[in-house]
Amino acid sequence: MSFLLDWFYDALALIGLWQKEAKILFLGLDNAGKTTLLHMLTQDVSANPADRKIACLHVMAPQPTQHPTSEELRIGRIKFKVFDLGGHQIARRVWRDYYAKVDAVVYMVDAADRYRFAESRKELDGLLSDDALAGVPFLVIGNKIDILSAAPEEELCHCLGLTGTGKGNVDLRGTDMRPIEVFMCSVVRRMGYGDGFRWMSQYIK
Ligand SMILES: Nc1nc2c(ncn2[C@@H]2O[C@H](COP(=O)(O)OP(=O)(O)OP(=O)(O)O)[C@@H](O)[C@H]2O)c(=O)[nH]1
Ligand SMILES: [Mg+2]
Repeated sequence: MSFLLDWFYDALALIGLWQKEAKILFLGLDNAGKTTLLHMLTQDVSANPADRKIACLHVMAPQPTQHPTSEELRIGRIKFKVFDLGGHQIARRVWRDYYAKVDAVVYMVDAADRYRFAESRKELDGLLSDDALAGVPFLVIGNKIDILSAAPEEELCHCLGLTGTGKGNVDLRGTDMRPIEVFMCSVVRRMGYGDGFRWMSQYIK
């Protein structure tokens, strides 16, 4: 079935329809799961299903990201160039260098690490108030819900000071509201992030 979809999107791309290109930043504190998500997405959208490595179905433990990396992937009709930036204190200093022409930000939070919610909120507030990112859609991912003690969506939203923008059911056209929404997920269980990316895709012009 998925090869039919691939063929369909390839055909549309060939005739120049339905093709968008987007620059996406993966931001968030260290240990949130950004690199793990990027690996999963790379596997999920691999053009040839035979290339999907069984190894990636297992829980991966990547090293903390020291240097920004980027990957190109395609989800539906959108080609993404994703930049995975390290989340530890020193790595955060280079986030600003990547703000130019960003189409969306994926901001990841470890939902099981309540001790760091305040720190995560501070960084998120900094991004949301940065003029260079004004109006840019934010997909906030509450990751690691496979951990029993992880905060539920309402608690995470409260701690991050977010109220959401209607999960795509609210028409934001003609308003000055920035699309921002929280989606809970478990990257290692491949749960939840697909809905988040579908939500985000509709706001990429
Ligand atoms: N339980 C659980 N662990 C996860 C999940 N996603 C990622 N992890 C783990 O969280 C740890 C950090 O993941 P990374 O992807 O390296 O985090 P990062 O956000 O890229 O961190 P930096 O590169 O330091 O900014 C790793 O041990 C992952 O295996 C998840 O959905 N559930
Ligand atoms: Mg990383």
